[in-house]
Amino acid sequence: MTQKVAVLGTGKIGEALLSGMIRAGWAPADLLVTTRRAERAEELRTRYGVDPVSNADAAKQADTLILACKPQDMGKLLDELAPHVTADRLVVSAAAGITTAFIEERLADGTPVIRVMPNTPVLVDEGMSVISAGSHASRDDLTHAEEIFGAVGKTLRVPETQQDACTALSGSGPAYFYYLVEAMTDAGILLGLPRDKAHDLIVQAAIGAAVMLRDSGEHPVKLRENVTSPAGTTINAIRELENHGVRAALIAALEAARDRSRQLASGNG
Ligand SMILES: NC(=O)C1=CN([C@@H]2O[C@H](COP(=O)(O)OP(=O)(O)OC[C@H]3O[C@@H](n4cnc5c(N)ncnc54)[C@H](OP(=O)(O)O)[C@@H]3O)[C@@H](O)[C@H]2O)C=CC1
Ligand SMILES: O=C(O)[C@@H]1CCC=N1
Repeated sequence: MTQKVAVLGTGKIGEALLSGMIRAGWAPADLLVTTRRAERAEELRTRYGVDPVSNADAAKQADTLILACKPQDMGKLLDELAPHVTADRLVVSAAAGITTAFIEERLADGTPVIRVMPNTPVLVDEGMSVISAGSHASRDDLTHAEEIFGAVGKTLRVPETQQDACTALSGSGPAYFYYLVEAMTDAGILLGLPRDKAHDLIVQAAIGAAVMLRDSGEHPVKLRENVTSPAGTTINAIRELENHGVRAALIAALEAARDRSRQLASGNG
């Protein structure tokens, strides 16, 4: 039997996931989207050939409902969905902070709910999606969620208690790397390089470093040591990073992101 999947709240992450599912072979006819604004719905129809529907129709027609609105909009979306979601649907939430219990409380008894934290590299099939089951989700439900998110990158199952930490690490993670690239490009400007060249150099260094981190099997400390020659250039830079407390800043930054994810659990912002 064909399984229909609906993305409810198809903004940045919803569209990234939708495009990945289509790249992975899902037929647009089996995919439904919902949006708040009509012009956004038309944009998605033109771009992907998918059917925009109302939230109520998505709940009636799709077997799997992926909730991808902002955490602050989740209460309202669930109020709209509740009368139409039967317990044979699988509900998957990609919203930061929102717990499976928050969703279960607002839907029919026994509705299976899964919480997922993806990240924007799903756009290039290099996503990281962290998955936790709610109290009614079965092994098959988890496998189904992994099929969907596994089509656009890696997946990892964690206990839900670790979701806020994972949100801070991998959900928000790409933003930290973009921030570093931005800052290092500025450094290139200070050192007298044209912006486009500085950008290209840093991006390629980032790609090379990322592939080595993934494929070499070496610990990051060892990889960094291999770059750091005695009395060389790199150690001078590292000393400045340590002097400026960059490691402590990163630890504090991720702790702040984790804390914000916890705050969002109320759905009130
Ligand atoms: N961006 C990211 O990197 C990641 C985001 N997330 C999570 O994904 C969720 C969405 O984030 P993001 O894509 O960045 O945000 P966006 O604002 O881009 O997308 C949210 C979308 O939901 C729509 N929406 C809101 N309420 C409703 C409703 N009642 N019915 C239908 N559509 C609705 C909005 O419509 P409109 O545009 O008309 O307001 C908007 O298009 C958040 O919960 C976030 O925590 C998770 C991982 C990574
Ligand atoms: O910033 C946010 O709240 C979302 C969740 C993880 C990444 N972006």
